[in-house]
Amino acid sequence: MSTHVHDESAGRRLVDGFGRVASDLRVSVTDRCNLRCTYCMPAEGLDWLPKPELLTFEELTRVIGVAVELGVTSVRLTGGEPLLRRGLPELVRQIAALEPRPSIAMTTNGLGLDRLAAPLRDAGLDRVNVSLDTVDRAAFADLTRRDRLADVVAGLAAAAAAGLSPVKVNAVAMRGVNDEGVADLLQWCLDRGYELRFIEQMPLDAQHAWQRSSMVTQAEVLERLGERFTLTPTPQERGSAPAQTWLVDGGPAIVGVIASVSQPFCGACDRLRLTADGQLRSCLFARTEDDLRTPLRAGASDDELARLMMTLVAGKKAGHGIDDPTFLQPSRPMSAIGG
Ligand SMILES: Nc1nc2c(ncn2[C@@H]2O[C@H](COP(=O)(O)OP(=O)(O)OP(=O)(O)O)[C@@H](O)[C@H]2O)c(=O)[nH]1
Ligand SMILES: C[S@@+](CC[C@H](N)C(=O)[O-])C[C@H]1O[C@@H](n2cnc3c(N)ncnc32)[C@H](O)[C@@H]1O
Ligand code: SF4
Ligand code: SF4
Repeated sequence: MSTHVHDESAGRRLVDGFGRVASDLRVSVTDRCNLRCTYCMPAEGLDWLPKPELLTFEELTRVIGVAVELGVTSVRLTGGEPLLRRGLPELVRQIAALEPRPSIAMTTNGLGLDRLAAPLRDAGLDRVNVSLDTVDRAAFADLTRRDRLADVVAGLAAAAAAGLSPVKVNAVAMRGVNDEGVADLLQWCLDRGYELRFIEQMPLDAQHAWQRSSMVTQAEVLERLGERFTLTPTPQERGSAPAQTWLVDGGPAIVGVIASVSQPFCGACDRLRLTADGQLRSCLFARTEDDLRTPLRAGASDDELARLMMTLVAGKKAGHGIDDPTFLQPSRPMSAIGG
C-alpha cells in the first residue's frame, strides 16, 4: 500500500507554466480492444503491450494516490477497452478507498457493460461515457469493423439501470459514414435519456490518415442538428469541460460537441494522462512521456513520484498545435493513449 506524502506534498499542486492546474487524471488500463474503429485502430497488425509491462492494480492505485495527494480530484478509466482488463471492479474499489476519494468515471465502448455495470457501480464507479457513433447496424459494423451494435445497446441500458448517471454517449462524426445520421442518433439518445456528445475527429489514428479537410466540424454537426431540433447554448459555465453544450428544444435535455480541432479548449486544460505501461503524458498530443514505471518498480518514494509528476506538468505545452506547420502526430495511437 502507498506510503502517504502528506507532509512533503502539503500545498503542492500540479501546475504548468501557463498557470493551468491538473486535477483530472485519465488512466488507460489496457491498450487492447475488441473493436477496430477506423479513426483509432488499424484493421490488424497493432502489437499489444506485453503483460509484464502493464502496471498492476496496486501500482496504478499507488500512482493515482500520489496524484490525489497533489490535487487530482477526478479519475477516468479508459483504454484501449477498459472492460477487457480482468478484475476491473477491484481496481475501482482500490481507487474509491483513496482519501480524499476522487470521482471515478470510465470511457468504454460498452461491450461487456451489460454484465459489468452493476459490479462496477457497487465497487464505486460513479458514471460512464459509452462510445456509439451510429445506431445503424451496417454503418456500425463498417466503422468499428465488428458487428456488435446490439452489445453496445445492451451495455448502455445496463449502465442506466445500474444508476451510473448521467450516461453519456460519445460519437465521432465521420464524413460519408455517420454524418447524415447525427439527428437520428440524437433522437435515439433523447428517447433513452442519454447525453450525446459529438466529437471532431483528431489526428490520433494508428494509420496516420487523418486529414483536416475531411473532418466533420462542429459547425457542420450543428447545422445538421438544427434541421430537426432547436439548439440554444446552455447557461452553465463550461469550465474545463471539452464539450460545449446546447439545450435541445428548450431543454432539459442537452447535446454537446467536443470541437478539439476547430475550437480548441487547451487554454482551460486540467488533464494529465497515465498509459497502461506507466508513462505519464501531459497532453493527448505530447511527443514525450515520463516513465513512472521504472522508478515505481525500483522502490521510489511517493515524494519522488510526486516530483516527477510536478516536473512533467510544469513542462506542459500551451496546446496541441494541430494547426502548426511543424505539427507531428504522436507515435502512440489513441488506443494506446486512452483518449
Ligand atoms: N483534445 C482533447 N480531447 C479530449 C480531451 N479529453 C477528452 N477528449 C476527447 O473527448 C472525447 C470524449 O472523451 P471522454 O473520455 O468521454 O471524456 P470527457 O469528455 O472529458 O468526459 P466528461 O467529463 O464526461 O465530459 C474523446 O474523443 C477524447 O479523446 C483533452 O484533454 N483534449
Ligand atoms: C480511445 S477510446 C478508449 C475507450 C473506449 N475504447 C471507447 O471507445 O470509449 C476513448 C474515446 O476516444 C475517441 N476517439 C478515438 N479515436 C479518436 C480520434 N481519432 N479522434 C477523436 N476521438 C477519438 C473514442 O470515440 C472514444 O470516445
Ligand atoms: S475508439 Fe475505443 S473502441 Fe474504438 S478502437 Fe479505439 S479503443 Fe477501441
Ligand atoms: S490537446 Fe492537450 S492541452 Fe489541449 S485540451 Fe487536450 S490534453 Fe489539454
